[in-house]
Amino acid sequence: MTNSTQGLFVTFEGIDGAGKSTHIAGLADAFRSAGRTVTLTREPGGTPLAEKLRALVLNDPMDPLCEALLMFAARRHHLLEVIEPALARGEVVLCDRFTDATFAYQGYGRGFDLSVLGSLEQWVQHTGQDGQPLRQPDLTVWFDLPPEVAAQRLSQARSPDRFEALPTEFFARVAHGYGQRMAGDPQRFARISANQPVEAVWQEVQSVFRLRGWIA
Ligand SMILES: Nc1ncnc2c1ncn2[C@@H]1O[C@H](COP(=O)(O)OP(=O)(O)O)[C@@H](O)[C@H]1O
Ligand SMILES: Cc1cn([C@H]2C[C@H](O)[C@@H](COP(=O)(O)OP(=O)(O)O)O2)c(=O)[nH]c1=O
Repeated sequence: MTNSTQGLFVTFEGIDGAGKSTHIAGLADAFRSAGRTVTLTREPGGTPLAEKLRALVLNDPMDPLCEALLMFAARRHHLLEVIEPALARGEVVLCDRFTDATFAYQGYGRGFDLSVLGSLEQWVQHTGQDGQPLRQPDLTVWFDLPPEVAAQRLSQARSPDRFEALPTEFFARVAHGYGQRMAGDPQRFARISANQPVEAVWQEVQSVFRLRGWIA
């Protein structure tokens, strides 16, 4: 089981329709059954201000720099107001998307400069005193699904926002971006083969957390 005095920061990533939302609530229940307090949250969003930025960025046309800056502005507020306090209380923070999404979508998807995103990551995720390491997730669960399959699932599920309406080639670049992020920090990532029935994906997700002794 997890050390209940220590905060745990887990993020969930993947292209739109990869299946993240389907499994996050079940994981929250599994952590609660293990005696942990869970903060469930998402990006962009997670605070009233960041949710306003989310509504703008998901609906209003803008250039990739605006997009990236708004994502990081929302993230800074969310990190300081929600994530850091929850971790300081020793809670489990389950966050639907974080900085890997900005690299995958604005960087690899839109073609925005990755080194600028790297600088923004440094600025935004520095939360403590000098010498404190950058805040990064303890684990990032990547739902890897071919873009054509995700598009098929989404077409049956909901009307698209500004990102979900983009063509399959965009999501192929985003998926490649996630692969690159994982290659750059393999210890932090767990890759899930999301192209399986829901129950098989759920088994794979649970095994990632069981292996670490975090859930029963
Ligand atoms: N393994 C699966 N097989 C088939 N459909 C799935 C699977 N997982 C999720 N779905 C469906 O695909 C759609 C997108 O899933 P969702 O969890 O909302 O994805 P995300 O949160 O990653 O965008 C939903 O309609 C969901 O019910
Ligand atoms: C966090 C983040 C999300 N996004 C995009 C990805 C998604 O298309 C969208 C919202 O993500 P998400 O909440 O996963 O959408 P949904 O709940 O509809 O599945 O924002 C970025 O482009 N950059 C980012 O940094």
